[in-house]
Amino acid sequence: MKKPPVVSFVAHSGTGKTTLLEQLIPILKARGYRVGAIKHDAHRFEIDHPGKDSHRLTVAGADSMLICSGEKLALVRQHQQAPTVEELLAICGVDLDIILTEGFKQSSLPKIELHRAALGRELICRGTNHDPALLAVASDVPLVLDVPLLDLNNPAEIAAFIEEYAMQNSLVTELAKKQEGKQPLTSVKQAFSTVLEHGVQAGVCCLPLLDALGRVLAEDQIAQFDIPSCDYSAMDGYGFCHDDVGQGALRAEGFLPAGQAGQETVAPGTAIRIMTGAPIPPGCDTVVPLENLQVLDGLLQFIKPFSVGDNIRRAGEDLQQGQRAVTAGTVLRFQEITLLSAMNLSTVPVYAPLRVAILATGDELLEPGSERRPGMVINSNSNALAAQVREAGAEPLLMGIAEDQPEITRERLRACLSADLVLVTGGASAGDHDYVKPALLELGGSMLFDGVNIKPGKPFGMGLLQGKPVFSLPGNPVAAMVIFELFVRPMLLKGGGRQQVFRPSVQAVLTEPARNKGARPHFVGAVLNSSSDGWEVSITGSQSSGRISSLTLASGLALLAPESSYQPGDAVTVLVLDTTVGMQAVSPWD
Ligand SMILES: Nc1nc2c(c(=O)[nH]1)N[C@H]1C(S)=C(S)[C@@H](COP(=O)(O)OP(=O)(O)OC[C@H]3O[C@@H](n4cnc5c(N)ncnc54)[C@H](O)[C@@H]3O)O[C@H]1N2
Ligand code: MOO
Repeated sequence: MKKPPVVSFVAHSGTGKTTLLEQLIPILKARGYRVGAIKHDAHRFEIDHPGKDSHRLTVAGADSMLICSGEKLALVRQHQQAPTVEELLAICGVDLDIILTEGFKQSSLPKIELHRAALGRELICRGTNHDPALLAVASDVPLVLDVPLLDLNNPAEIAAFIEEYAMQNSLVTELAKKQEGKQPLTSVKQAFSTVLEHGVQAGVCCLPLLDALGRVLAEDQIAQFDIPSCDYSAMDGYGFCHDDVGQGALRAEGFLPAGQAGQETVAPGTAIRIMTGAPIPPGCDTVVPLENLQVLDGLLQFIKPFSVGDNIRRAGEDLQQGQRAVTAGTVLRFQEITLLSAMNLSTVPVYAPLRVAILATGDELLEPGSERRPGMVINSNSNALAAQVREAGAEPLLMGIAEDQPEITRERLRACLSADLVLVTGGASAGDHDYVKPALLELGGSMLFDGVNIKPGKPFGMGLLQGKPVFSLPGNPVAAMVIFELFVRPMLLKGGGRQQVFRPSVQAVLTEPARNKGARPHFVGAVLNSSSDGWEVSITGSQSSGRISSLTLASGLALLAPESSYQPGDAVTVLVLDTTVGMQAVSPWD
């Protein structure tokens, strides 16, 4: 049966819970929702009035008395022990879109706490206590909180918050159906475009030029002046006007070193001794190097022929004023650092690295370097993902290991929200301890997709929590790394300002038979080799998604189509992980 989302209103008495609920219910009803209400009463209440037939049946000792008309029904059930919240929800929650409850402070129900400053009381769910199920606080004064703050006197705003929460949480039911195998898996293409659509954009910071090496330029850099800024001599030699040659020997007169702007004109019939890098003075249009002439009795004698304009480097031959020197999105290499320096810049705007929280989940996990214990598994995923994050130019924040408990998972997930986006591994599938996606929903987040038609990594899901992307990656190490490569990496590169977000891919010919019996596209670890006929590829042995070596040995990921058999010589697409593959590092001097 469909379980409607529940929001419980908690507050100290006198805050006005019932009055607010009275205002919220008609607003939600007007928006077309079927609304349930459950009130917790700490005292004895009476609802069945003496004299009525129903009361006579109750007094006669009926354990349950249900009265029903064409419009409504009422159940009066006697009990020794109060039912649990879950039982109450099950009784109330038939055919409803949302249930609002009043009270149940101690329960794990998602809550909105009401706070009225005039009562002078502390919050119930924050301060001394920290209730992880708190969704928001509605108050009549500003408060600094880790959850949204709503206006206690604005029922429309509170209703809108509940509506959003209810819409997101109808996914709980979809999640359950999916786990029963009733929902189709999201296609790789659809999942990819959802990931890119919800990616986060990095901020911009200014860094000293050298620190910007390897970072992504955030704004086009335009030359503010010509480089070089004037014509200058490319040789140590003599400069003169070419038209004067042949009118009698040129007389050596004057000296112009680099670093001095030539103010004086080179007089007709004379040549100035000029050094490499010195600006060409007026009256000079040609430079002949020292070794190509002789100076005898102060007169020049040329040894080799020359042409007008020889050995003069022109203003703006590198960059002209107004020209775009480096484009935004460029990863700065030493070449760009050099050009930007020549442009007289000392700092440049680059994208600040996106901060990526990485949380591993699982009772069986131990951090690398721990004393080993039977049945325990070393947490390799956190470092794997951190390395991949760093390689994508972002900053990993290692958030440790969360034990398999719903409250702990929620709490640790919430702590991850200090980052720009969150990667969680493990607990993504259908197991009894798979709490990640439910935790996201219980914290008020929403799932964008859950389960992708891909191998490895079928349980991969993505959600939003407080507007931040949360990736639920499978626990199997290979699945986690492959999903990062295919989905998270391009998103990080795009958010980090890169123009190219994909790995290169090649068509390669298989050197061995291969098969994908399953119905999902399978990405397998592949070894690429270049041959005279093009690329060849073999597969890195067993592709169990727990076998890390299948990727350690790989220089690429080959795609095997669903339900396909391949023979040696058949071509497959291979994503190139190691871009040096097929290149030979040899001495250029041999
Ligand atoms: N009944 C079903 N069972 C499973 C399904 C399914 O559809 N129905 N999917 C399988 C697939 S595919 C995968 S992948 C895994 C993913 O499961 P979880 O994401 O819930 O991961 P866990 O169960 O927590 O762990 C799986 C495996 O990986 C090891 N692990 C977990 N975290 C780490 C880590 N940080 N470092 C190293 N190794 C880790 C863990 O010990 C398990 O061996 O589910 C299948 N099951
Ligand atoms: O596809 Mo799972 O991702 O088998 O390991």
